[in-house]
Amino acid sequence: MARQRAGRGAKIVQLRDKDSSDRRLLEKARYFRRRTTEAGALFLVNDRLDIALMSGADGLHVGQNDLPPEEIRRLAPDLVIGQSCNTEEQARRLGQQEQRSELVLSYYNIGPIYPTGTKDGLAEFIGPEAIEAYSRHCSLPFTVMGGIKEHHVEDLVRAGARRIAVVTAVTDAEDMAAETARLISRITTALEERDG
Ligand SMILES: Cc1ncc(COP(=O)(O)OP(=O)(O)O)c(N)n1
Ligand SMILES: Cc1ncsc1CCOP(=O)(O)O
Ligand SMILES: [Mg+2]
Repeated sequence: MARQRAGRGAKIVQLRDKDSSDRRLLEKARYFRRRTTEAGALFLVNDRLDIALMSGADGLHVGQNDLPPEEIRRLAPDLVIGQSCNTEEQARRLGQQEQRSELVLSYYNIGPIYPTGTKDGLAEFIGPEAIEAYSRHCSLPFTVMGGIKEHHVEDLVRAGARRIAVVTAVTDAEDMAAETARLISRITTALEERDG
């Protein structure tokens, strides 16, 4: 039950599952689609365009070594597409594409902000200072991710974040729904204090 309510209140829910069979992943995606529709949340799939399209997801998140956003956009003109930026150079490239009106993304992610055990092979964590440095290159909305826990929220918001993405902070919590609610409340308060 707690698992089923885990993301309640979140505005965006992403299905990130590297282990399930394709058939099982599609079942999960359709379940997430139903639940996010009921909750009024946006539903994104990680990595898999086929699963995003078959499940009717709102969007797809891809990393630098995943499917190219331009090709995804060609096949899916209305899909929300997000891409990870792990270096400032990657953010700079998005800015250049934006200036040439060639940017097909809907948002990008800046991270990993702090050390994370969720993904191997990522470069060194980049710290909250990177938020200002990276985001000045590209005016699209962005998320921040990587090792983020509840007590980081104020620092991240002060550093310029509005949208905070977490994995372990919620999945490791004893009560995932309560932790989601705590995070959302802390983000909302920090944004109100920053933006009035
Ligand atoms: C919102 C968000 N930001 C970053 C990622 C990471 O994507 P990627 O770099 O492709 O790594 P994997 O998640 O595929 O391991 C994400 N999934 N979501
Ligand atoms: C996949 C990925 N990409 C950048 S950070 C990250 C993992 C975030 O997970 P957690 O919130 O558990 O550190
Ligand atoms: Mg990926």
